[in-house]
Amino acid sequence: MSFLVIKNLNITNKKLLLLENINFELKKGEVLGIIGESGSGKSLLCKTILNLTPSNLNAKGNILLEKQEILNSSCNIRGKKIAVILQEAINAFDPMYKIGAQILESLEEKNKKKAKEIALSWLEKMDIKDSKKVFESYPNELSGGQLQRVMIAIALAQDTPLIIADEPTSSLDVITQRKLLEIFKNLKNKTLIFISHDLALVSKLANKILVIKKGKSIEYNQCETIFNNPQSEYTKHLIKTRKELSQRFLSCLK
Ligand SMILES: Nc1ncnc2c1ncn2[C@@H]1O[C@H](COP(=O)(O)OP(=O)(O)OP(=O)(O)O)[C@@H](O)[C@H]1O
Repeated sequence: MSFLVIKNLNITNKKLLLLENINFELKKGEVLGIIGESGSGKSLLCKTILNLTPSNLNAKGNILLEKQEILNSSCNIRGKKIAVILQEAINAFDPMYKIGAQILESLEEKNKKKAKEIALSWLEKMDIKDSKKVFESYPNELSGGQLQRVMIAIALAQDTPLIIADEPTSSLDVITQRKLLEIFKNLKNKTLIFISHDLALVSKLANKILVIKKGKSIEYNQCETIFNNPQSEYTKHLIKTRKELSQRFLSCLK
């Protein structure tokens, strides 16, 4: 049974089509990799699934999560059904509040002691060395990479059935990237949408791949097919040009 279904999704800005006829289906536990050049619409697609479509844009089509329509709906899914990891972690935190308070606020667990234990344990799994000190810090006291790891820890601690990770490794060093890859690979029964320009990483994680170019779905298939037998010229070009850039990361995984 499909866990998430995206059907005929179109996003327009006045008359300009930013996303055109996007379709995909994911079962529980499947990982979708979304690839495409900068500006192709990957983040916009994720924002729309999260019910965060910018107010100047118009989204039409269907987004069914466990058969429930969530597109343009008022249901509160973030942090409950869907956790999110964004590329610009600093924008996700309120500079006025300590990291710990913001983590506890985002968790469903209302027993504060238990919630803190869960949060600290995920911070430690994300290699935050002095997790208790980080818990008491303000966002501006942490580096970009630390904030990114905190954001990932929050998403994992939320324990939602769906995680959307938009360039989650952009501020991470290679060792932490590898750790995150292992954590994601070991997630049981969770569905993951993973956006990355790092095709080596995508190929290690995804079951299915959606290739987007200028808002259009160019190719959607099983991961092996996309990487071993791509059909479109654009996918071939993307894989060829990214392969060299990814070589360094691949050699670290060996
Ligand atoms: N609120 C908005 N109003 C108008 N256009 C927008 C808005 N948000 C995004 N766009 C446009 O939609 C297109 C897709 O943007 P998006 O951020 O989804 O790209 P992306 O594929 O995630 O790029 P990157 O890989 O650089 O993160 C871009 O042309 C962008 O300018």
